[in-house]
Amino acid sequence: MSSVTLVAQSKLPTPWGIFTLVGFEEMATGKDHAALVMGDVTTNEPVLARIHSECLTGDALFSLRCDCGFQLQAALERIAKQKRGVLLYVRQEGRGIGLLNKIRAYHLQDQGADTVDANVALGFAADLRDYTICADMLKALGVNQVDLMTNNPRKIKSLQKLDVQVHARVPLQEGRNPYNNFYLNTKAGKLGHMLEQDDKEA
Ligand SMILES: Nc1nc2c(ncn2[C@@H]2O[C@H](COP(=O)(O)OP(=O)(O)OP(=O)(O)O)[C@@H](O)[C@H]2O)c(=O)[nH]1
Ligand SMILES: [Zn+2]
Repeated sequence: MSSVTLVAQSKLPTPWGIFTLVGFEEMATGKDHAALVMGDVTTNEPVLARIHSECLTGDALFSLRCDCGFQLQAALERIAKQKRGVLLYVRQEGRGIGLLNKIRAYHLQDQGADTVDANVALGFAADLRDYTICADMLKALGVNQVDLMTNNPRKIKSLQKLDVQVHARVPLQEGRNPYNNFYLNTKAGKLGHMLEQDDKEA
């Protein structure tokens, strides 16, 4: 049985083009999740796809602490350019620990901890995300295989375990700046993200 139900859909005009906005409900939690779809994603050619974990601070509040907002915009731009693709906007704020714990983690990072140590100090694993709902959302949208925009090899492995066919990885390196440089280097060093390292830690 699917872990999500497709509830409603509408048009969503953006600066880069008109997407279809698809709303899902997660059965186990009642949480809502969204997908932005452009073009026919049900054919057999790989679909350019982004699985984006919610980051209120980066996506909506212009934070420079991370790269999320930049990745979100770049992914939508790239999909619109190809006139075909899907972005899942998954409500897994803070890699699954939620907004308030992410702010607690940021407070520890303000005092010198890195993003992984801060999670651990709060009693969480570095990354709590489970991608089952993503696999089910892709299935509900009729997507057969994806070209996945990500730098995170664990995301690809988790999806493959859930029978999502990842045809290729498309790098998505966006928005490095003095405030997220250390964070991005930590992701590369401790979480295995495939990011070009930058020695100039601000
Ligand atoms: N706990 C915690 N979560 C963070 C922090 N910075 C960003 N996030 C969350 O991390 C999630 C994004 O994950 P990332 O590790 O940046 O990237 P990814 O999705 O694993 O990999 P990409 O596909 O390459 O972007 C979002 O849910 C953000 O809210 C942080 O310092 N601590
Ligand atoms: Zn972020």
